[in-house]
Amino acid sequence: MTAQIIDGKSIALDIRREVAEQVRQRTASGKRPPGLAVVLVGSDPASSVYVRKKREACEEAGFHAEDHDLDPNTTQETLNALIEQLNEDPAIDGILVQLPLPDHLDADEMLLRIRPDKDVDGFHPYNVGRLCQRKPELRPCTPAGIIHLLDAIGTPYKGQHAVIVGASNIVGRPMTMELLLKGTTVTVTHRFTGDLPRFVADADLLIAAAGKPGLIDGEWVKPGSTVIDVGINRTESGKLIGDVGFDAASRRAGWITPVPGGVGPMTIAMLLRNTLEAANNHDG
Ligand SMILES: Nc1nc(=O)c2c([nH]1)NC[C@@H]1CN(c3ccc(C(=O)N[C@@H](CCC(=O)O)C(=O)O)cc3)C=[N+]21
Repeated sequence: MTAQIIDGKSIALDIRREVAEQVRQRTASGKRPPGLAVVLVGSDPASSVYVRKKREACEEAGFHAEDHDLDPNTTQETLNALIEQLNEDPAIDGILVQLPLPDHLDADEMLLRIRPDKDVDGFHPYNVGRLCQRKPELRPCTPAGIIHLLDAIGTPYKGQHAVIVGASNIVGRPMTMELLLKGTTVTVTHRFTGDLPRFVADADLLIAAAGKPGLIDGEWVKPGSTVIDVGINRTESGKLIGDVGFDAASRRAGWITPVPGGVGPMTIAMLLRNTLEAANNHDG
C-alpha cells in the first residue's frame, strides 16, 4: 500500500484565497481590514522564519499587519504594556506573541493579559476553557488546521482511535479536545509513556506532535491509518523532517501529511481565519 499525500500547502492556499475574498468584501462595504499584531521578542532564527511567513500571509490577504520586534532583554513590564496598548487599539483584532519567549519571561502571565476576543492563537485560559466546555470560540490554529485536513479526506472520527504523541499546550492538549468534540476515542501519549510502539500500532489516526525527529518508526504505523505529522525538525544539512519516519510510514498508511507542506501551512491559514473571525466579531 502507498499512502495518499494530504496536500496541506494546497488546501491552505485555498483557505487563504477565501479569506482574501472575504476581506475584499469587508473593505468594499466600507469596513476596515482585519488587523493583526505579531509580536516577536528576540531573534531566534526559527521564530523569525515563522513570523516572516505570518506577516507575508497577512499582507497577501489584505490585512492590516503590525510588527512589534522587541529586544531579547525586554522586561515582562514592557511586554505587558505593549499588550495593554494593543488590547485598546481599535485597528487591531488579533494579537499573536510568538512562542517560545526568552526564559526570563513568563508566557502564561503574558497570555492572561491578552483580551480573549483578540487571542487569535486560542491560548488564553478563557479560550482553552471554552474549547474544553465544547463551546469553542477562537481555537488554537494547528489543531484547527489538522481538523480541516481530516475533514477534507472524509475522516469518519466516531469509532476511530486517535493517538496523540505529545501533550503540549499548543498542539497535543487542544488536539485532544478537538477530536473528542468529533466523537473520536483519544489516547494522549507523552514522554513518560512506556511502549509507544504499542499505542502507535493501534492508532487509526496518529497525530505526531512531539518535536523529536524520527521518534516514530514508520514500521509501527497501523496499515491503512491516517498519519498527521506536526513535527518540524531541521537536520544538520538544513532539511526539514517530521517526527515520523516518512518512507516506511507512507508504505503502510492510507493517508499521510508531508513535512514540509503538510500541517505547517495550515497553521498560518487558520491564523488568518481566526483574525478575520475576530474582526467580524468586533464590528458587531
Ligand atoms: N504564538 C505562536 N503561535 C504559533 O502559531 C506558533 C508559535 N507561537 N511558535 C512557533 C510555532 C510554529 N509555527 C509554524 C507555523 C508555520 C509553519 C510553516 O509554514 N511551515 C512550512 C515550512 C516552514 C519552513 O520552511 O521552515 C511547512 O511545514 O511546510 C511552521 C510552523 C507556528 N507556531
